[in-house]
Amino acid sequence: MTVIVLSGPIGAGKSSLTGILSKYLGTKPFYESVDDNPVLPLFYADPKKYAFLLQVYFLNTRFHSIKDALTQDNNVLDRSIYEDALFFQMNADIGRATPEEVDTYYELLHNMMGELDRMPKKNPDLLVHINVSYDTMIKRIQKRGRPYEQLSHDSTLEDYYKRLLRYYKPWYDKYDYSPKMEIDGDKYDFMSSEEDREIVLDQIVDKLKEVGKLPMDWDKSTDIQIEA
Ligand SMILES: Nc1ncnc2c1ncn2[C@@H]1O[C@H](COP(=O)(O)OP(=O)(O)OP(=O)(O)O)[C@@H](O)[C@H]1O
Ligand SMILES: Nc1nc(=O)c2ncn([C@H]3C[C@H](O)[C@@H](CO)O3)c2[nH]1
Repeated sequence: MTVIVLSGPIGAGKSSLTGILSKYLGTKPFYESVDDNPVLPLFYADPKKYAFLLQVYFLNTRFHSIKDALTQDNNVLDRSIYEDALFFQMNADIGRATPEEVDTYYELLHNMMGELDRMPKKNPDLLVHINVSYDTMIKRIQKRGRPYEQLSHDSTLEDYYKRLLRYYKPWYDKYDYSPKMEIDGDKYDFMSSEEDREIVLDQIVDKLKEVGKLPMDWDKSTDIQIEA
């Protein structure tokens, strides 16, 4: 079984690359609950009131996905559980959670991580992190067009998004649950450019070979068989 998780800020391209990668590798994609998430619009309308609820909602749905993913042979998840604390910490730091909510959240997270430890596969085999600049992030958020994420909807989002990018750098540097790699999301348009898509897929395949999850002689013409 091989588990690949994507990470990166809002609009970095995680869901898009999850789709591309899982199709390429012939594995199952697992997506974060967004369009069917009833708490997300509430959070963007009143972050202070809903930050804790949203966090618990995401943790719960993410946990479901991970459990589902572990029943499949190979899979790609569009966001890692390890980013959940990053979001909550940032929201707590800007006063959107009470100390009691912070304590409760971390206890719950710790408890759930303990459950993961008992699962057949504790950690992913590879984390693929998509780096984007603020400008790219905003362009992609606009392109995707969820109303509540737009700067025109709420000008304080500029600060929120810039802050999020600042939290991601140390988070990625510290991440050590699995091998990891970075994709340059500013440089490669893996959505519209076939050439860019191939470069990015090659980078991921090379890393999977390096960490022993694909045979060294594997190439595109071979049937895709991720090694157990
Ligand atoms: N490398 C890229 N080049 C050009 N457009 C991209 C790229 N990656 C993503 N996009 C576009 O940017 C938008 C956001 O992408 P996507 O939904 O995959 O981001 P995400 O990281 O999953 O976001 P979120 O964290 O909000 O779920 C989409 O419209 C997608 O088509
Ligand atoms: N507050 C908060 N905590 C999370 O754990 C979290 N995970 C994702 N999101 C938001 C970002 C995008 O708008 C949208 C899709 O990623 O959901 C989060 N927001």
